[in-house]
Amino acid sequence: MAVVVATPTMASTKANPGAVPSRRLGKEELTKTHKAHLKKQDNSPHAPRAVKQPVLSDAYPASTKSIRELEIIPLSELRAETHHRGKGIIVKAISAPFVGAGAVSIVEDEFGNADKLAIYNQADSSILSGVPEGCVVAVKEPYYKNNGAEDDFMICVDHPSDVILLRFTDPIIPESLRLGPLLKTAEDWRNAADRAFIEKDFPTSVFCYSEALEASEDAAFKAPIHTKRAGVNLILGRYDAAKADALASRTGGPQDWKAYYNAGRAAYGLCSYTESHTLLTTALDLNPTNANIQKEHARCQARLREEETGAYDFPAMHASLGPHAVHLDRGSFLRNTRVAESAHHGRGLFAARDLRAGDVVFVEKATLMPNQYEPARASAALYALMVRQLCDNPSLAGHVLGLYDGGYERSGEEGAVVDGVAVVDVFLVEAIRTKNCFSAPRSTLEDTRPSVRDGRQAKGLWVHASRMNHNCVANTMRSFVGDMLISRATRDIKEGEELFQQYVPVKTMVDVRNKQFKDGWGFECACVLCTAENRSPEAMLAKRKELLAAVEKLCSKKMPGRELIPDAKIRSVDRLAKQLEEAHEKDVYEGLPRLTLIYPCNWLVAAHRGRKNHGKVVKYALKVLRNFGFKVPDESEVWDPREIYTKSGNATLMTVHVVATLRTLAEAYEALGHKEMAERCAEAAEFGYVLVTGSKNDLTTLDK
Ligand SMILES: C[S@@+](CC[C@H](N)C(=O)[O-])C[C@H]1O[C@@H](n2cnc3c(N)ncnc32)[C@H](O)[C@@H]1O
Repeated sequence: MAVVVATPTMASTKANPGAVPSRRLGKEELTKTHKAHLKKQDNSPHAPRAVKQPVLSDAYPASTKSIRELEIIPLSELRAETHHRGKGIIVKAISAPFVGAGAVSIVEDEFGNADKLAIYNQADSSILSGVPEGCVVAVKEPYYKNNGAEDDFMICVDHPSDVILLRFTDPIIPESLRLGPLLKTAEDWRNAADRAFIEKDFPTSVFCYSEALEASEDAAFKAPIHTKRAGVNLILGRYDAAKADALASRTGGPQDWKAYYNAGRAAYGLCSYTESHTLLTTALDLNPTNANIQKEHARCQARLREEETGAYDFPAMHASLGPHAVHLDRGSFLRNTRVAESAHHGRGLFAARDLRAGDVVFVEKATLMPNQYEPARASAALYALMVRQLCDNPSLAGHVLGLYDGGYERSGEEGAVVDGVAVVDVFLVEAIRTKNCFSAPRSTLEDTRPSVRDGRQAKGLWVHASRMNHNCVANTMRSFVGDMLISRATRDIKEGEELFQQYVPVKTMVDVRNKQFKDGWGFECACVLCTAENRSPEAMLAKRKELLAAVEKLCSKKMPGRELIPDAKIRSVDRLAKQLEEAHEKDVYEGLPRLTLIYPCNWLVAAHRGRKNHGKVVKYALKVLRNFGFKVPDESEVWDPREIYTKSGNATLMTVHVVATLRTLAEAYEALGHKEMAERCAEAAEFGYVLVTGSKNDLTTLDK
């Protein structure tokens, strides 16, 4: 589904909040305008579907009551800009839906009052994503919103669980709205469902199969309908329902292999591979020669092996990526880690065994990640997917709703099933999204190519990785292959140590980066680097800012290429770099990164490289490594660059620039005739590239 972001409509100033409007549009006017809108509707199946992303400051809770507990009121009693707590409405759609950011229908109550009903955040898999004319719905605790003009109002439903499609025979439907069942017999309903299936109208097919099941008491009639509904639910990705249907279709006979097979596929869709394996094994016992079961069974075993061993064929994973292939069929390897209370905040992730620098910490398949890499659409697409999955697969709620929500006030009923649907609070979903999602390039490896740094990133949710707290000098590093997140240790880690990641590449200045953390995640970082830098007086910070700005101005914020940089300019930058170095107090920065010095030193490396001054390249490249927090010797000492990951202490900052610097060092040592040093640096660069990209890859990618 293509997604565009809709701007939330603003509350009007014209309505008298809390009052029953003195004038509102009548049925005829509403219907006429609606018909005009319907004519303009883009009905092409690939028309981009807008998403109304919630604004957290407008948050209100989802209804947790059953419609049967609420006082049913007529439309004429709705009050402007009011959440009608304790109340509900029951209305019939008297128009086709206009589908935009939501689905708007003209509805009528039992007294003949008409109004507009806008339903947002329904998944395409739900019949409520466009209520068919004639259907009767209940809206729980509705909000009545003014649309700008004095007499223009709309019932606005943000939480998907606040609206319920009522079965035609539901006794709660008032007499005058009741048509009686449109189709009389269970067979009629089944036939209608079959027809809807053939027309690929899967939500309607599920609805009609459900009516057929309700209309029959005959187990022999019902079993194949459960099988059919399981099949449709599998297509819709409603795996919880598909599994329940598949298991309900069992008759106790040898044909039950199909029930276990479908249930196994549904469990696979939920990434519950152990359960899927058990179900598929039963299917295979009942039908050992069936090739489809054998194939699914083998696939499931492969996932379990990945979960168990963490052995992945990374080159094959990279090779399988394509514009429409970003969701990789792989299991998650999480056993090196465990979730526990953190001294920093809430829960965190901890090492479950000793890890060496470079080891895989964990590999996690995205819980949810849309294939949407357009920056302007990525957030809305993830939000929409989260809502859809929580509605369609309530068993996911346990994982997703357990995540940190930034202090959102919960009712405690989110995820509970009321009136047959899971309570989904869209503001809570958005709060969780903002605090826990990651940006992911389609491939971090590809992203290290200078030629393809285009900023295209999807947003996704990896619930295990989300448990990790932030640290500017983190001991792990993440990378992506499609929707797989690979976390590797940047240094040796002891069992029981808390694992940290950088939430975003850290900004150079301590105050700037902490403002970013505060605004985005509501915390101030207390890592060794931030703690130390916060001890440095403000005047020194100001001095460092001033000097860095002077270097950036002198160099126009660019890096030298292969061109010859004039001596005078190099001397000027060198002078400023020295002053900047002096502006880093020894007692503050001992053993810590000096982020302000990285740009000037990198610039000097490039400038001297252009002049083929290899000795100077070595000198400044060592400084770059030092400024990333790595332990490097004085120029003259013999050292082993391969040990920088294991012997540099606990405050190193790993990035692709470290890899690039090690390569440049290797090249300079080679030119100076220091073969062994060149080899060691090249090896250290290769090792670093594994941390950065997640797997062993050819370093020449960095040149392309
Ligand atoms: C994705 S959650 C991390 C897991 C979280 N600790 C939990 O209990 O689920 C992100 C939130 O953790 C907190 N957090 C992360 N790193 C932190 C740190 N270094 N210091 C304090 N709070 C931190 C912030 O409140 C942030 O919004």
